[in-house]
Amino acid sequence: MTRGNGEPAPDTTRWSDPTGPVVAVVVLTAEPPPAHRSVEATRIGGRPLLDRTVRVLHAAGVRRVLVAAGRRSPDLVAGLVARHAPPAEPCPPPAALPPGRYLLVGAGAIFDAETVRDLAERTGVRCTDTTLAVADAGTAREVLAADAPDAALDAVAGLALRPAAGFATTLAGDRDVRRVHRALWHRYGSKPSDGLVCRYLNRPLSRPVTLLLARTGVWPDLLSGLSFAVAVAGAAVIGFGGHWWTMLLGGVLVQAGNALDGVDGEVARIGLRTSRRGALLDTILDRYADLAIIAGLVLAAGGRPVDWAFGFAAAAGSLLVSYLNVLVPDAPRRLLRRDVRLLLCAVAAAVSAPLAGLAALAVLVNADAARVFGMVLRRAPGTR
Ligand SMILES: Nc1ccn([C@@H]2O[C@H](COP(=O)(O)OP(=O)(O)O[C@@H]3[C@@H](O)[C@H](O)[C@@H](O)[C@H](O)[C@@H]3O)[C@@H](O)[C@H]2O)c(=O)n1
Ligand SMILES: O=P([O-])([O-])O[C@@H]1[C@@H](O)[C@H](O)[C@@H](O)[C@H](O)[C@@H]1O
Repeated sequence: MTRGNGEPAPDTTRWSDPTGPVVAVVVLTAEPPPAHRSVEATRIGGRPLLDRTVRVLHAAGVRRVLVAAGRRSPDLVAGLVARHAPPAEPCPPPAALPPGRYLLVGAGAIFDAETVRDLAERTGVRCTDTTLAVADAGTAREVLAADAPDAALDAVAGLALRPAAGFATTLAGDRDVRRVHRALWHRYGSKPSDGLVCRYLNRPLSRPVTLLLARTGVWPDLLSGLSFAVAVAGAAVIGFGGHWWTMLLGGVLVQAGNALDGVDGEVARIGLRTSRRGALLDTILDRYADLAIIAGLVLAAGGRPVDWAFGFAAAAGSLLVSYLNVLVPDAPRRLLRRDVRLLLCAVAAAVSAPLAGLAALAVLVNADAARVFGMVLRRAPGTR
């Protein structure tokens, strides 16, 4: 069976097509209505969508990314490729496309690298959740030569596939950003390592802040500094306030800093802007904030030797728990994660029971550290 252009129709029954790496072609959509931003220029997580698309394609291992003008001007593509996208190039005329496999991408498609990898090992398939299709050169030429390439792209014949992994949706214009951010938060907002307090209290608190900030393009590192400042402000109010209401206020600030500490990561993941630098900054500031909060409780308790003794035990145990969470990441029932510890400190302050809070924290974190240490000791020699 052949196509109209004589090329063999894609064999959609073959799941692995040995015809080499796929070349991605991002097809720009129609001109936006007046006073609307084009789909490819709409910011998702603070980054123009075309920039995000090309980054994800490269992250998925696609070596070559072409941008096709569709019904837009070729000059626009040249400007976009030069100004926005990381390594990409204007698509040559359809007839000049060499044989091979092409990943046809609608400019409004939003997806991640897992989705691309899930599709790119096949030919003649298209994603059911967004405009992504892997086709042969003949299909690619037909789509790009069509009067309405984005419409033709949606109609690409082939096996409709819901990718087994990954995320996929389509931006339906620049007024659709809020929905996309909500979908991205749902997929990337939380982390598998989130504790109970984090999952059921802090993430629901940080989500609206993240959705508010996501499209601003605010730097995640700045948000790390902000949550650190709120937590340290809470520690200072607890330590130096001297009244029941300042203790309550300090407790509220500590818990607010606890919840806000998730915003930097959520914004970073939505905007594809996570970094090793940010991860280190986040965890280092958390350690200092933890110590400041414990010091605040010691001062609020009166700063006596017994207060400092429990404070020291609580601080050492908290640092040890964080350290063990990195050294022994597979420890089961990691109960005393930072979300739980900070909530305990916040409640102790709010009810004006700083010494009781310090004593409870000191016992719990050191018991948890001993539990993890004992678990490692019971493991077979030579395993971590
Ligand atoms: N400037 C930054 C900051 C972060 N990242 C990336 O994000 C993760 C951190 O993810 P997240 O901020 O979502 O969660 P975190 O590990 O900070 O854990 C907090 C707890 O500390 C807090 O107590 C709790 O209440 C809160 O809900 C979170 O669980 C980082 O590793 C980086 O990958 C970045 O790139 N740049
Ligand atoms: O919960 P915990 O393990 O004590 O401390 C955590 C660190 O281990 C993690 O690296 C960091 O990203 C979190 O914000 C939190 O600081």
